[in-house]
Amino acid sequence: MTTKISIFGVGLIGGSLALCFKGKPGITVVGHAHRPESADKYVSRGVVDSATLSFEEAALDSDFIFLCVPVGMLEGYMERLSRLPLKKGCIITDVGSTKGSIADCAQALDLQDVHFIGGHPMAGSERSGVEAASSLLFENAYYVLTPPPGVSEEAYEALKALLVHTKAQIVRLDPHRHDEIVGAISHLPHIIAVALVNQVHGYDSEDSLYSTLAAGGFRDITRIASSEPVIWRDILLNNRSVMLQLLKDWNEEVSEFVSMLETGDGEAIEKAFEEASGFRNRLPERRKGMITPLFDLHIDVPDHPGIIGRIATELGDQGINLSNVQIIESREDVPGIMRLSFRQESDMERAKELLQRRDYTVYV
Ligand SMILES: NC(=O)c1ccc[n+]([C@@H]2O[C@H](COP(=O)([O-])OP(=O)(O)OC[C@H]3O[C@@H](n4cnc5c(N)ncnc54)[C@H](O)[C@@H]3O)[C@@H](O)[C@H]2O)c1
Ligand SMILES: O=C(O)C(=O)C[C@]1(C(=O)O)C=C[C@@H](O)C=C1
Repeated sequence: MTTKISIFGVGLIGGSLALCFKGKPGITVVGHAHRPESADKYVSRGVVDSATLSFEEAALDSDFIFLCVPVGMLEGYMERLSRLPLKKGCIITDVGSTKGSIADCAQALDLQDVHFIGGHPMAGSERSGVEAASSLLFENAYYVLTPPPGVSEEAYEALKALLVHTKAQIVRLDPHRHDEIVGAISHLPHIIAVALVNQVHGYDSEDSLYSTLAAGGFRDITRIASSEPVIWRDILLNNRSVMLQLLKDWNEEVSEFVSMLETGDGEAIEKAFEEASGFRNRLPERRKGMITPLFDLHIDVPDHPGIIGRIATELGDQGINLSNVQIIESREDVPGIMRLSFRQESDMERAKELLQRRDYTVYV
């Protein structure tokens, strides 16, 4: 029996999901397009098995429906689906960057014999469209699912089982809590990046010296300012109340810097940087397939100076490329744990063998 997966909106996220599912045993992926040239493109690029312009044809007989259109269109799609005779047991999910309003909408529609479980893969890019899709996009990323209260656990487990193909890690969350958290760690940074770029653009004079000299700092913090405007218009308007509170808090952060500078309070400036780097350095390592594929080894190491240098030299002598080294735990009375990260799995395997031969205790 074939599992039919329908993707509405085969862009960056929908296309990446399609690539994760297509070609897997017993799965057929259908893309819904709203323009004939898009339908041809999805098929010719090999992203879907077939594409259709018909909403009904895409939805009927589907086992899983993924809504991957801009957030502002999700509720309309849900209402349209709720009026169709969908396959009994069909699981509808979405990938929208906000989760509260679509969850409320699905709840109000009181769907019969089909299930809605909101979703949001915490991976993406400033690029958009099917051209930017990649089967590696979600690898090692978190993928939030926001099942409604009373959801069929069987349906939830079925969706989780399907999402194994994305190689993402599933996190279950309340939809409104999701919007508060993601507002702070994703939506606010996008506003700040755009405001900063527009501020600097305003200063850029005829000789373009501001843009010419813009180096690592400006580029690092502003990559996401190039994100798709319609996608972000919808996200920010949809998460409006959360964003307004976050921007008030942001204004307070900015005001604190204003007063530190007005009073020449160097100590407070240092403290602000120290606090920030402390929190940032403790962020869990991201092991994202498309951008930074990392394979980690952990080893117990005795706590004495020079250990990092010695291990790095041993690996280097064998031509093993090490990407990152970190001491996770180091106290006088217990051995430390060292994390070694590699870009190539083969490098990790060779390092494991070498270190085991040197009697280190190694964990993958
Ligand atoms: N970009 C990211 O980093 C990211 C990450 C996670 C989730 N999301 C969410 O994923 C969803 C899709 O975003 P994306 O980044 O893939 O965008 P995208 O622009 O790459 O893809 C959007 C898709 O929606 C379709 N679409 C746009 N307007 C349409 C219309 N009027 N009628 C029918 N179809 C239309 C497009 O054809 C395209 O297939 C959004 O809800 C977004 O919030 C985005
Ligand atoms: O990496 C990026 O470019 C992203 O913007 C990805 C990002 C994020 O803010 O982290 C953007 C929107 C999402 O809904 C999830 C992830």
